Amino acid sequence: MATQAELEERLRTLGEERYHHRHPFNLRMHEGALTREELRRWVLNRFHYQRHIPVKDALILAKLGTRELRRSWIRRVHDHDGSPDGDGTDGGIERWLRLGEAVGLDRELLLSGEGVLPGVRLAVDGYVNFCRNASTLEAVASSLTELFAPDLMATRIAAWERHYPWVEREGLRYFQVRVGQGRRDSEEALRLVHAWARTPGGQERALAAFAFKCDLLWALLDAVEHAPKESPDAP
Ligand SMILES: O=C(O)c1cc(C(=O)O)c2c(n1)C(=O)C(=O)c1cc(C(=O)O)[nH]c1-2
Repeated sequence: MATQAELEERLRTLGEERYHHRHPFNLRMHEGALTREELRRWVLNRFHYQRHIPVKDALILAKLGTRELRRSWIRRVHDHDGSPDGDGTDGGIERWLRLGEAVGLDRELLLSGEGVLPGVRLAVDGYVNFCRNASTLEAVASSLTELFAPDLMATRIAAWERHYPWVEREGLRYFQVRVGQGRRDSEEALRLVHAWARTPGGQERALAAFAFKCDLLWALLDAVEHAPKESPDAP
């Protein structure tokens, strides 16, 4: 069986190769090469992913066998939906709706689900159903892509500030807040995977779940990248 350090090394190597920071759409985003229409399409379609994150986390929550684990994991639902004592405006979903407004999309449009691409629906369904049906270890391991998300978000914030000055700055708040949350969440998930993957088979299943999630994020961006153009003349 691999040591914890070896398992982490394999996860990081796999992510280096397969995480969506290498996807051509993200590379074009970082170079400033996306049109307004493409950036808006990404924001609208990624909202479909965002709004399902607390759903998949609630499915994972239901699998956790102790109150300590549930008390910790439930924080992820609140991070997106807003704290239980508030009205939801302090949550990630609200910040993403503001990101939508910052790129010129009405929140009603995002909330309606109109314009979400079939491939994106399929990828998001795939993630939710994976977390519903897989073992607790695999469901938690699939969230480990977040080991890579904070660095990607830092690159994204810098790229948007530099190349897309037409986006209202307030919109970047989602990513600014998420960098810290993603670091904390991925560290927690890694600790759990190390604690639960105590056989070679368990370690392989954790790696496979992580690879599946990398592929799913890649497929989501493929759908966004190859979507039919709505208005060829748009700037
Ligand atoms: O913008 C991104 O590139 C990105 C990637 C990921 C990821 O790696 O799954 C997440 C997020 N963002 C994100 O905002 C988020 O809340 C999130 C939750 C999770 C998860 O699997 O539990 N991944 C991600």
